[in-house]
Amino acid sequence: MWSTNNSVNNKENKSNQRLETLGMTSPISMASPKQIDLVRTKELESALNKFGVFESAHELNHRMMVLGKLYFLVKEWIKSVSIKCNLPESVAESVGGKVCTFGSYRLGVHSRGADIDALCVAPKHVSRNEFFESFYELLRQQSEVTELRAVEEAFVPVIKMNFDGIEIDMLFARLFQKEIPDSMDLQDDNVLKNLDQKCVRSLNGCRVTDEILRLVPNVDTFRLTLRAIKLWAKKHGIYSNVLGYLGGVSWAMLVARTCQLYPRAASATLVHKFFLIFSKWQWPQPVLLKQPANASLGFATWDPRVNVTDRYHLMPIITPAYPQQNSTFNVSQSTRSIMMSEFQIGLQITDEIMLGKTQWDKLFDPPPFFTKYKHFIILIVTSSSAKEHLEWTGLVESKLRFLIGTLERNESITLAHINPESYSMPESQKDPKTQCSMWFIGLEFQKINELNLDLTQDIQQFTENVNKHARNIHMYTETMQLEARHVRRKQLSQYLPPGVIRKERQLSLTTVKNASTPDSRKRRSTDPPATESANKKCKISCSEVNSTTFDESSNTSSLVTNDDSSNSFETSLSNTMTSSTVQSAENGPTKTVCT
Ligand SMILES: Nc1ncnc2c1ncn2[C@@H]1O[C@H](COP(=O)(O)OP(=O)(O)OP(=O)(O)O)[C@@H](O)[C@H]1O
Ligand SMILES: [Mg+2]
Ligand SMILES: [Mg+2]
Repeated sequence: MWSTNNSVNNKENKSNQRLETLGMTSPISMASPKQIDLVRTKELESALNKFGVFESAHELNHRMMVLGKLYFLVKEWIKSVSIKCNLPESVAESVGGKVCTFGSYRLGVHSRGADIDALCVAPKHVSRNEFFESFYELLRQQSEVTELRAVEEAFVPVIKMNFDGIEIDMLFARLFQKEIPDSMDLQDDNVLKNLDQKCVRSLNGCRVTDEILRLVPNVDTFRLTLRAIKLWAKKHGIYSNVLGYLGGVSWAMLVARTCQLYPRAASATLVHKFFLIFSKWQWPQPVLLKQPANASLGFATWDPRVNVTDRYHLMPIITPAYPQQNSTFNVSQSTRSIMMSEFQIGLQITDEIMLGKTQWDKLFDPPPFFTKYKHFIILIVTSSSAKEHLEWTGLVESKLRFLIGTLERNESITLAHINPESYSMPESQKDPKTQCSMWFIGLEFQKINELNLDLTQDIQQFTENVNKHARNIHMYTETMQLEARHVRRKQLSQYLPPGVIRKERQLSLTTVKNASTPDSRKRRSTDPPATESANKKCKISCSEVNSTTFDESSNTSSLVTNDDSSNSFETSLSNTMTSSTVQSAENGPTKTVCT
């Protein structure tokens, strides 16, 4: 009897030890879920189900089939390149090569319609040029492949395509090895030896994803929690790395950190604790999933002690695989303040949910955007064909954060809020031969009596820069246009489907914090024409300028669950990092950095 108990205890101790060593600190609470937490988790699961978050078995099988075909194509291509390199056929047969997935599909949290991120790993005689030439050509010949485009000059070069209905982002890395067996372990830092930066960056996605999965105490609860947070972030318009919010991997790391701090908690509790932790996080304290390692291979890592630019990152969330990077370098003052407010609101809602006062659906209601601001800049992107439009909108989107940066630097503007959702210009409003999309930026101004603001030059500068870049990469055609208009809230109805603003208004009457229904932002093209002429000069004059701000009232949440009240959050937070204070020569004020 004693020995049985003892062995059970030993097992438990071992598992506790494993849990305790995951992350930079010991957990805040080791409490197991109570019955009510399991009930709330079931409710969460069925709420997510309603939003089509989970794919059916049929859809999952289709993805497997697509990946199988890609794998086959990669093998064939590597063989043919090997023969071109004068390797004997028998050797060409055995050099291998593999396709690894990463991103949300690999994490097991992809929703319907999400892309598959894949990496093609090739032996050393297969060059990157071959990938962008002969492999691209092979893909072009496949009847299932549409929307094929190579983004060779990107920070992480990629071939994008739609393969039989599934979006694919395909990266390339060649290792310094003659053969790539299927069993090759990419987690070993030594695979990075002798590789160029582009290969290291491309390998990073797989290495980071696998490391995240290794660093969470319970993969299933991590997945369900992350699905909930991803849906919430999308519905609340704060899911986009390129626009300065957070992308999939950053959300995954925030959820993983929460899981480390509450290793046994159920997903419902973890969603609640997520908001609790990150509404109080002392940015720019970095979020780390483990002590950064230095494999001494000479690759640049995120380290504010060494790199001055890293000291200016506002919301560092550091990837866990060497060479560790900040995944959120696009975050700006505006996007961070928008996200922080959303964390606060998320906390209030999940407080209510956990108390049974409201349902999970409320967490996924989009907040008001069009009724929140009085002034907007609309960016109108036009081109002449669907193919051109895909490239042109992609380029404009990748540059939009620079316009937000310029607006932020304007002393009269306190907030420039970019809505990541782009809307189609109403059919009746545009030349039927053109494709036309719009992005909306909500503006908040200093509280002053009179405001005369001329943004014409800033916007002109932005459009010129985007056009110049398009010319430099040989994308530009005469039919690609980019225009900015300043509109007041009352003019929005000329650009948006009538339902959008009406729904926001109706819902804001019933609740202060959530003001539109989940489908209110869908694109429609049955809108009335915009009758007023465009405000080509972006001059804003007004006498009453400011609009609503978020309610930042304090919450009543408890950070520590029942059994573990001795481990206070403050202790945990200060333990999360050993921090030191350094003086930044550039701007004077002190900054807290990772040591
Ligand atoms: N800013 C970044 N920093 C580091 N890695 C990144 C960054 N953006 C993308 N990646 C890598 O590329 C992967 C795929 O990116 P992607 O934008 O497809 O997001 P995702 O996590 O797959 O979520 P989604 O479901 O939106 O596709 C990420 O999981 C990550 O490994
Ligand atoms: Mg993805
Ligand atoms: Mg992707």
